Amino acid sequence: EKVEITKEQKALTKVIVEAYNRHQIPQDVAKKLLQDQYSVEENFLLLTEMATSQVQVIVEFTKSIPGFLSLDHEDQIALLKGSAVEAMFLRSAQVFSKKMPNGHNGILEERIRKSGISEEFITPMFNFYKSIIGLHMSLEEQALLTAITILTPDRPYVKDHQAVEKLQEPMLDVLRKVCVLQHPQEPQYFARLLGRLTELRTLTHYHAEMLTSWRMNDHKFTPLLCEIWDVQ
Ligand SMILES: CC(C)c1onc(-c2c(Cl)cccc2Cl)c1COc1ccc2cc(-c3cccc(C(=O)O)c3)sc2c1
Repeated sequence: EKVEITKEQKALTKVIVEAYNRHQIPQDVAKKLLQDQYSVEENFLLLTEMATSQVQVIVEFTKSIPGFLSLDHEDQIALLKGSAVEAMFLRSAQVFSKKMPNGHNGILEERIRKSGISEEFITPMFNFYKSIIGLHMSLEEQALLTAITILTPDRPYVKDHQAVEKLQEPMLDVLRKVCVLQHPQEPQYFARLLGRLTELRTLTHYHAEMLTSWRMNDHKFTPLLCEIWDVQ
């Protein structure tokens, strides 16, 4: 059947894509990845700085999602805490798939592989990255999928599930249509995208264990990361 994106859906997509483009890690922060120390300690510190900057970016992006600031304030916090790691996996995956002009992706991979993360987490992490790269997502799909991940109603401590569903559903509807229009040869593309969200949940579980093992080796995080990840 002919898939039509309505005027409202076009407007919603425009708002989400503009917010996604507007909020990015500042270039001077991203450029730090290129400095030439590659010790485990140095990599951990750099990745901590990247993650801290990325959380700030995600908070600003989330505040631009129509309706988000009208949600219950405690639910706003619960959604951000529950989705931050997944949004950062999506974002760092785009860095790999975008083949950053200044060669970040090779360097970023090397720093992640040598930052004190045990092999049991590195394997699923890079399998996820490979699967995202293989999807060749458009900017609209990346932005909408990030908003959909943040607006997941069944995060821990969310009280008003319905209010979050009401924001997430229109995003899912327009993402489904965007997928059909941008990947006409792949009718299952939308389903594959949603499958990535399921994989993201398992990565969040691994990430909690990564944090524990870093802390056991007395690694310090920034106040913002401690707050969003309930550590220290
Ligand atoms: C505290 C720290 C050690 C940590 O703990 N877990 C993770 C993590 C790891 Cl390993 C993997 C996935 C998710 C998490 Cl959360 C991290 C590092 O997380 C990040 C998070 C976001 C970004 C964005 C980047 C990036 C680079 C260049 C350009 C851009 C750009 O957007 O232009 C972005 S790097 C980067 C590193």
